[in-house]
Amino acid sequence: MAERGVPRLHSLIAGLRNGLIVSCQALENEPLYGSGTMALMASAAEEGGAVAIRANTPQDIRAIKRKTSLPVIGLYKVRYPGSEAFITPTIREVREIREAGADLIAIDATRQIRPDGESLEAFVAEIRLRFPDVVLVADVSTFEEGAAAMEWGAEAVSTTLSGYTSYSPRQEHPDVELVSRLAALRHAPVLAEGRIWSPEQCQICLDAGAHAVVVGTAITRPQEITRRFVKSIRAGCGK
Ligand SMILES: CC(=O)N[C@H](C=O)[C@@H](O)[C@H](O)[C@H](O)COP(=O)(O)O
Repeated sequence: MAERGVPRLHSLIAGLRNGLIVSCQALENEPLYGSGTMALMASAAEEGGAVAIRANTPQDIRAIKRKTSLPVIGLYKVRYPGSEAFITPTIREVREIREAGADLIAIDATRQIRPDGESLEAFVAEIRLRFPDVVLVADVSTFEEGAAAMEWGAEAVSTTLSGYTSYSPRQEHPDVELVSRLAALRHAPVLAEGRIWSPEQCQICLDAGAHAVVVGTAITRPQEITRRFVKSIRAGCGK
């Protein structure tokens, strides 16, 4: 642990406690695509009291680090042929987002197929060898993956991919049960992430033992927020 800078790690993780992490992401096909926009989103999140930002791509991370003083959980979504894992799937993406200034790095820690058939264990070993100071967030989809991530030493585990692998339960709501089971292991901080749409759901996740909550779409994807309003109005819920 010493080589990872224990005091820095502790203050980084402690600073997230019971807080809201806002995921500011827009892919190329989304209306708000662009690093400038994501930096403005992050700035608004900071003004609103977010404790950290989760961001995709080196460009966005750089822009956000310039505009805010918040820690950034960086990731880099890249889809390699034949690979199911797409969140920071290889050492190349780890290097790039590290150089861009990510304070924590989120990786796919599921048992999905990885680029070139590399095992998760080999990938993590390479990260630790090349970048001993890196603080890793393991994005998982099941209890087994989360428990395994705690065993291999992930500094935090996030429920990001629950509902997004072929073998995890599809749900409309956040996977509170997964949060609760992983938190009960008391081995590494658990971030509740995925489909959180309300402050009440945030509280439920924190009560279930989450160290912090990550909210993306409900805050930073206005097209989806609009869609929910429209759907609700069309269903006559406004009457
Ligand atoms: C599955 C996947 O690719 N999740 C991504 C991970 O970084 C993001 O697209 C999500 O927005 C993020 O996890 C936050 O979740 P939600 O937007 O549901 O609050």
